Amino acid sequence: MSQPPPRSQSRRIRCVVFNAALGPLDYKVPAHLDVVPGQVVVCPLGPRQILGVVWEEERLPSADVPEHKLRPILGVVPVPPLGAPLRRLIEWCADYYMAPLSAVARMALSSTAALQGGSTVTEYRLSGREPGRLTPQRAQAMDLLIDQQATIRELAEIAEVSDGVLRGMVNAGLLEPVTVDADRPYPAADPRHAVPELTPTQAQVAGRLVEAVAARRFVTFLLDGVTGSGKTETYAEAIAAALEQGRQVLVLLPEIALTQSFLARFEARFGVEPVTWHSSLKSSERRRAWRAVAQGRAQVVVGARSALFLPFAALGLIVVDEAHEVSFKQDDGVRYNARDVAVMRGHFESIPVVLASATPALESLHMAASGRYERLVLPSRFGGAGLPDIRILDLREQAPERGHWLAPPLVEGLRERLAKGEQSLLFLNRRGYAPLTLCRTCGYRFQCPNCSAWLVEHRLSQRLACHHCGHEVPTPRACPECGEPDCLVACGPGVERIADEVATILPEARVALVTSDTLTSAAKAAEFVAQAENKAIDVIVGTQLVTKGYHFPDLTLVGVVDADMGLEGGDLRAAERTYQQVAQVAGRAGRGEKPGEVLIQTRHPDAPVIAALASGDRDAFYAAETEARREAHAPPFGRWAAIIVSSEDEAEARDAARAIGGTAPRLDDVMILGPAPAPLSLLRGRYRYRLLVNARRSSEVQKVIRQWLEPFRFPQGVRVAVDIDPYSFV
Ligand SMILES: Nc1ncnc2c1ncn2[C@@H]1O[C@H](COP(=O)(O)OP(=O)(O)OP(=O)(O)O)[C@@H](O)[C@H]1O
Ligand SMILES: [Zn+2]
Repeated sequence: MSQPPPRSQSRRIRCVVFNAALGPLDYKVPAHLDVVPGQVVVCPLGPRQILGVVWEEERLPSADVPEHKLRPILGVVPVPPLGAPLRRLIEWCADYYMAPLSAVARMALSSTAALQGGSTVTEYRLSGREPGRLTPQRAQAMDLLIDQQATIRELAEIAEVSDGVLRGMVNAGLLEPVTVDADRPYPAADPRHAVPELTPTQAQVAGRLVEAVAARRFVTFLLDGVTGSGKTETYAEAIAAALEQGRQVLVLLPEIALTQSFLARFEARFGVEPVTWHSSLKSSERRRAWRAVAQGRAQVVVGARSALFLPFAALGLIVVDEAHEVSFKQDDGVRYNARDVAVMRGHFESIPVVLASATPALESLHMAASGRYERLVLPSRFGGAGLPDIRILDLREQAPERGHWLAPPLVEGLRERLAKGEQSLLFLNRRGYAPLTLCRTCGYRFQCPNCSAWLVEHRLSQRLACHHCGHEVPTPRACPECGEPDCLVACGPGVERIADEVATILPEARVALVTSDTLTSAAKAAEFVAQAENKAIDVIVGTQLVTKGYHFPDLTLVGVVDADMGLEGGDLRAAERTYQQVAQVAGRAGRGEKPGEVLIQTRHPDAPVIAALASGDRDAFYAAETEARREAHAPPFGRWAAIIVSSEDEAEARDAARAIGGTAPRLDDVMILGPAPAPLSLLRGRYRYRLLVNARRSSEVQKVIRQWLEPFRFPQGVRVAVDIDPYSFV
């Protein structure tokens, strides 16, 4: 037998192209190019060009295109190919979260600048030249651009002016160009820079983590340690071990605001700051980080959930800190849960994953109990500090003064701390001054025109704002309905109102308001931490932003203004979330030498979650909550999925939802609820209907939903979004 002729098909490739409406496309490779799976290539598409990633043909079935119809790819982008473990992760996410493969692959190529070559970037900064007379816009730019350096487009955003204004300033010599080397290396972290002496328990836990890093094997650890037990110091040993092996590390944090204090601690331990990754990086920083990650030069990356899809060259460890945080769940685009995806990435990369928390998610504890995660416990605080004393304040018995929100014992506590020079923290998870504004004369209530939600008064910025869509109006003096002046009343408290109350009760106290409205940048977050550490603040009033991560040794009193707030609304995780938030914020008290005290204001002292907080019996709470979930067939025992049907036209949304409901599959292991108007029935101008799918653990819920929705073709304006394992039930 003769050898078969060389197959020309070997020069044929299948690509995932960056257009969510298109499936994989086939191309041929011109003789002068070489490609392997994972490579980023430039593909022709009609008259245009589009980026694509070369994929294993056998993993992506697609209609066969005859050889002669194939067009050649136009080029190969000079970045390392996406590794096989990352490609498997992308496939898994697309399948599990029911998202287009290209939409997930795109998250891995999250820096356009990194792909476009060009190793220098031109940025601009103020030249220091004396301006003559300025237009108001130029004057504004001169003000807002102090100490800034970025591209024209980025500066335009910072300065809130058009690109054109800034170009004019370049021509006038007010802004000067700076050439930035986009690939300059990051300084090397030193795993032995400042090694703390661990306590015996910490050392034991760290030893287990280090062992797993050395073994290069997939294992998920649940690092379950009380607040202040030194979880960070402990997993830092595992980071050091990975660095010593020349492997990279990814640390995921739930919020950028937390990154600031983490950076400082990391630098103290490893001598340099880690590489950061989040949505507010400048494009040159993104490019630099992305390429350093892909080339293995970025040793440790600290980032928000999107960092999970970075193309690490040699990943050796993933840490998810505050792993219980709900902000790890993405609620638009590809609706993934970063905690779960981190575990999957660890699986595909064959590396350990550490989920660290003082209040683990019930799902994570369940995985540990069933032996799929390895639970490591740090049962006590570092340095002999005790856990704080927790007291319940029954607001029905100890009512605050009229028009006030802080009950007398809490006021007394604040006063005492101030006298002793200690710090206090008041927690209320509501931004702004008041959640509802109404007219005393005619009863008019301010509502968002785009959402079924009240407008929240922000007194600092003198605006009424919608917390769902961002709609804002200046706070009027008169009622827009009846025209009566000075008749508007604020109902209920937000943090701004609590800060006002503190200022009234303790006029000499230095009060810091900490919310996403005030900590708007990394610099502001750093400033807050410095002030708190230097004791330039007596009372911190904040939202969930201050509940975790911070370590202020002189903070000895924590007041929870309204523990009942999170329990309203009937969310499946309401009790768990309340427990976590209150336990976390309580964990900020008494971390130094002085003991801490926590006062929890509630109208439902008998609610199981409040009682559990008071008695400190976490296990009992989780056990009861687990049983409730089992009964409700809720996670981790059953699975939920939400199908949200929306349109700007209410009837269109309703009809589409009814049509879907009308063909709901009847299966033993899947129950379908709805359609019904979603709790937020209008959001950003779209009417929303919801169907909930509750399925047994074992059912293939994605497959059921896929087959169910497959036949539908709706009008252009209708959107059908599927949320697997939803966290938000609005
Ligand atoms: N072995 C150690 N040597 C020196 N300092 C330590 C050690 N362990 C912990 N600490 C210090 O104790 C404090 C609390 O530790 P850390 O913040 O790591 O705790 P945590 O468990 O992450 O807390 P939380 O969950 O409340 O954020 C920190 O200031 C930390 O530097
Ligand atoms: Zn709105």
